[in-house]
Amino acid sequence: MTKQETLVTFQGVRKQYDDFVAVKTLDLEIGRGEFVAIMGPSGCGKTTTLRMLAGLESPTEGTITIGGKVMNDVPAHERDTPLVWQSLALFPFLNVQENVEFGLKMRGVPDFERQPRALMWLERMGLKGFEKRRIDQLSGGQRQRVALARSLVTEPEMLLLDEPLSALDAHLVIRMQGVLTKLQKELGITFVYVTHSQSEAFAMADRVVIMGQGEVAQIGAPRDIFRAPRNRFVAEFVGRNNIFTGLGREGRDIVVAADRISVTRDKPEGPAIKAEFLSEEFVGTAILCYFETPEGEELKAQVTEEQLEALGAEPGMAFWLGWAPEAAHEMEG
Ligand SMILES: Nc1ncnc2c1ncn2[C@@H]1O[C@H](COP(=O)(O)OP(=O)(O)OP(=O)(O)O)[C@@H](O)[C@H]1O
Repeated sequence: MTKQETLVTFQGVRKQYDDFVAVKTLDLEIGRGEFVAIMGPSGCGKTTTLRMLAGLESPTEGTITIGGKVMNDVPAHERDTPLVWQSLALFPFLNVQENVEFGLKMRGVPDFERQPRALMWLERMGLKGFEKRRIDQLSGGQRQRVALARSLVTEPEMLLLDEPLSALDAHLVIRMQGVLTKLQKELGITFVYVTHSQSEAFAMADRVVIMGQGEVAQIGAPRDIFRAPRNRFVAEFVGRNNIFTGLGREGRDIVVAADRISVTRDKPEGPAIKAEFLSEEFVGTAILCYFETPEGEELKAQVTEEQLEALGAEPGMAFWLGWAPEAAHEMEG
């Protein structure tokens, strides 16, 4: 990645609600124009982090800066950081166009300027012809695009998104992912995107922040996190990884991605483990096969349809699961 100008910094940020610590210590820099996804299991502090960035919560300790300015106590309405979230919060008593114009109206943009800007954004979001519709006459995907148009019409330098696609059907999610990534690249706006979905984060973001229980577990490009998870928590959360306890140097745990595992009837050269075939699952064009070691550990290998056919795998059959030493990544903890 080319060196970017820093837009946001979290320095030693902690958020406590009474005696409950929602975010322990957060150190994070976000570059201008970057698409960062914050991902982690329910309750790990993702939304709290985003709300602090939006000015809806202030940190208990530490400093948040945007564009070099300390923002800790700057309220949401004095920030240029609109938040789009799952429940959308479109106004049911306003039509589509009025919803999009709302943010401009609040900023005192005159009527004659508001209208063309709102129409331009509605067109850009593929909503031309829907201007006068009521919100309850729109589909979920259309509402989501109205919400985006409403946030983008003020041309913010950063957009915060909290699980914006979680209420949509699976096929719409994929389409909206495309809309969002394209938009983000075209506009060059910084996106900070909170999700619990690994596929969403990895498909869209330049960098992913994985949080676990109020702390950052790992920050990196999707590919790096997938291939080189720092610890067991990340490896398990990211999925399609095999964790081999104690097989690394000095008894460290190693991780090998499912698509780096070879499945054979005969023992291969190099590291391998014997396991019983359990079941298979189609994942797009590949097949994910599940195995179990005699110790009861579940292992996964990704194969092609042809490979699976050639193996003739039936539940209960034993196979060798092997990997090239360079496919193994040693974890820290
Ligand atoms: N206002 C509050 N008062 C007390 N505790 C809170 C408050 N807001 C959040 N929490 C707690 O802080 C923790 C982190 O919450 P947060 O909403 O940031 O999690 P999350 O990672 O976004 O989870 P989810 O994916 O379920 O939305 C949770 O345990 C939550 O119960």
